[in-house]
Amino acid sequence: MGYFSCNADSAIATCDPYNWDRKRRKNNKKNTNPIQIRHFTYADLLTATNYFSAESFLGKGSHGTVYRAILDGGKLIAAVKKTTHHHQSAFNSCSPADNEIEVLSRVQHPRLVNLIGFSDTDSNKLLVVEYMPNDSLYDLLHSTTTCTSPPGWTRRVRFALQIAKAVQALHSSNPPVIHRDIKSSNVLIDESWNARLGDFGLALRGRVEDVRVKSTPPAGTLGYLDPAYLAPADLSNKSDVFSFGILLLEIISGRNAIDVNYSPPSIVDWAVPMIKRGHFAGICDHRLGPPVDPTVVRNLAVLAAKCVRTTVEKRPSMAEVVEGLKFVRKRLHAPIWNHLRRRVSRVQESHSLDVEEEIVGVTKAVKVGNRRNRKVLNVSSLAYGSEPVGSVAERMTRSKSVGSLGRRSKAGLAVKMPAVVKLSKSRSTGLLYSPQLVHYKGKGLVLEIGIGRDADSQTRQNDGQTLPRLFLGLDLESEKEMHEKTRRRK
Ligand SMILES: Nc1ncnc2c1ncn2[C@@H]1O[C@H](COP(=O)(O)OP(=O)(O)OP(=O)(O)O)[C@@H](O)[C@H]1O
Repeated sequence: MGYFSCNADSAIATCDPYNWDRKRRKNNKKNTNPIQIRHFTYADLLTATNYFSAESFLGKGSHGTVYRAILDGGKLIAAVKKTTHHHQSAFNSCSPADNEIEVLSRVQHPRLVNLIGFSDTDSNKLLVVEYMPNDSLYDLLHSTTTCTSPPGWTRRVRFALQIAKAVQALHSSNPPVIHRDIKSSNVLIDESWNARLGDFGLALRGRVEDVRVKSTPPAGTLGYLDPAYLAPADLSNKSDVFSFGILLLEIISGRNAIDVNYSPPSIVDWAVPMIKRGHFAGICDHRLGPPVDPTVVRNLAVLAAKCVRTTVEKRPSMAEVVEGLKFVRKRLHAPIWNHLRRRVSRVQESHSLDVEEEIVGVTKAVKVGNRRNRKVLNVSSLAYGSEPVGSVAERMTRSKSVGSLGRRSKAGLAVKMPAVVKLSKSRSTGLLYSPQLVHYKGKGLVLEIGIGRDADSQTRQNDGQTLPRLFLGLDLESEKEMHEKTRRRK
């Protein structure tokens, strides 16, 4: 590429095809701050890595070896990637190292393994990137050493969201960057235990209609590679979404993308049928205890299944994936609601699950509320974090009447209101839209929620025990009477 012979910034600017177009260059200059990329001499890096000693060795990838480097008199610890040969293809004049420099010198983000600088010699191209001291996500998920326990659900959701944000940042940069090699071994963990996306050797910067993007042959890692990406023209952001979906399935299950110890060995063929059947426990990492809130796994699994859909157009964008994961994170951090939801989801398990509908993205309109307030809830817009339409938990989540429960009863359930809840019609119609009763059996209490008057007995039989019964009801009839009385009084 010929840009190593002069100053890094101007050289990269010259070789970037985006700078060949004057109009674009003008616009780009307005929007971006130049990223300061340092140029190191080979001697600097030799000293910094103690002559690429075994003690500095961090790992080996398909394009070279990585060493730990101590720079700036000990003030900066970095990782030096040493590529042993200029791996160039007939289609792409860039080696992976050139490519990584080209992409990372234009995109920086806190969730990426950012470029610090580079150095080149006749035989070696050296990349200096941020040092990640806590291994890769692959190591964390698949490590067999007993001293490290696998990450818990909170950490897994956090990692998934951080990676999703990194990919979203790439897709929304100008011009967009498609990573093409999203996988757990390319996710490194920094000193604050944040996930960072690295290895931009295969990344493509440009729009899908650009000649360079259109003429670059498909590439990626088997098991993560989008099956719809068969020719250069098939490339889109959604190929990254597919790979992210595989990574998400790996995060949930703790199994490899391709693993012959499982039947079927492909994670998609193994997980998606179970997700469609609503058998979420089947895909959970068996080394972890049951998740705090089973709906967390359900939402993660449905989101992953959407990302790996065969039809490219039906896959969500990375921005939607980020929103979905933020929703899951919220559920993880809602302790009181989780308590109730956990109980309700047990009831829900007895209902047939229709997750298939959610995954194939059938758009089903559910009309809620009166004519003026009618909300049309689109199943696909509820997608992340929603329960299957009509499921008990969905109704519970939306129920403001349950949300008004405040204090804790002896039975450990928050209770503050009389047995029949008076709600104004406009608030309630969108909440409980089925007269069907929702039952909850707590330790010392049976809670029933439904529409109608409470004319039932105040106890319930549960496993041979007589338990006090609490009925939270939306009594539309008494509501009507009340309105009538007020009107007459006026
Ligand atoms: N910035 C870094 N900080 C610390 N260790 C790193 C860093 N980058 C890479 N490593 C280590 O070096 C190993 C090799 O990394 P590299 O990116 O070259 O290959 P890979 O991603 O493992 O495989 P492939 O090249 O096939 O994608 C990694 O597994 C990791 O352990």
